[in-house]
Amino acid sequence: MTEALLQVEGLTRRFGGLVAVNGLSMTVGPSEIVGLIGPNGSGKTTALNLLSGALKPDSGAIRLAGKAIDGLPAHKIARLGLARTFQLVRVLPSLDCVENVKAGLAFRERPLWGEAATEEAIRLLRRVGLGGKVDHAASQLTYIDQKRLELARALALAPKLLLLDEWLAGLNPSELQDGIALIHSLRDEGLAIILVEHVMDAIRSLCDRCVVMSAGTVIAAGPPASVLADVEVIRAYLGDPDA
Ligand SMILES: Nc1ncnc2c1ncn2[C@@H]1O[C@H](COP(=O)(O)OP(=O)(O)OP(=O)(O)O)[C@@H](O)[C@H]1O
Repeated sequence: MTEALLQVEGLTRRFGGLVAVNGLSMTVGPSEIVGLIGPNGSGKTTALNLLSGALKPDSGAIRLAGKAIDGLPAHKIARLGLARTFQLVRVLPSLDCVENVKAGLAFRERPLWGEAATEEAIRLLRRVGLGGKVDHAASQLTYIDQKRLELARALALAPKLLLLDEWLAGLNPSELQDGIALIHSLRDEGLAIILVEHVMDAIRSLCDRCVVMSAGTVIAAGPPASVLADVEVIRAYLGDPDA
């Protein structure tokens, strides 16, 4: 059997007395989209922070393409092929779109500079639907375009695995359809994706599998149709369905 791209075993992180992530185990295969879902405060963002190196785990193991990455600093993990977007968009507001993406290209495993970086930045901006706005300042972009820009910056790292933290949140219905199509197309090009998301339509149409967390613990895992029908999952989201 080929090894999973990402293998997570028993990942645990405490904040004082609170166990925010409690023994999380999951895998992601190449070109697979895995939804990490659960009610507010269930530990999803903390899990992404542990995977990307923004936080260190108290215990557990993380392997990316066979290499142990738990405990490595975020920039090293990024260079090994793991990129992410943030719940609150992070772009460099005073720089234009090309410069924003070039800043990402300088940090990848094989950095690009000068003309080659400009060309690659423009290609990535076209890829995310910003081809007509390459010289716009990030601060002038609409909300969805800032999200597109942040995605282009993540893609600039040439990742194998992309973590999207509520990337589809706050989009109107037509923007949502565009966003879903864009994520689909990234997967079709070979990218594996972990999607932390509350938009159920997106989860149903994008995810091959879902891992459901509640209060730091995995309570269900499997294809979206079956986990979203699971009584324990419905109870975690809505309270007791018999109540
Ligand atoms: N830096 C921190 N210090 C203390 N507690 C924290 C910290 N970060 C997260 N927590 C707590 O850990 C728990 C999990 O939070 P987390 O943000 O991971 O949940 P989430 O599932 O991403 O929620 P949401 O869907 O609202 O973003 C929450 O109880 C939260 O208050």
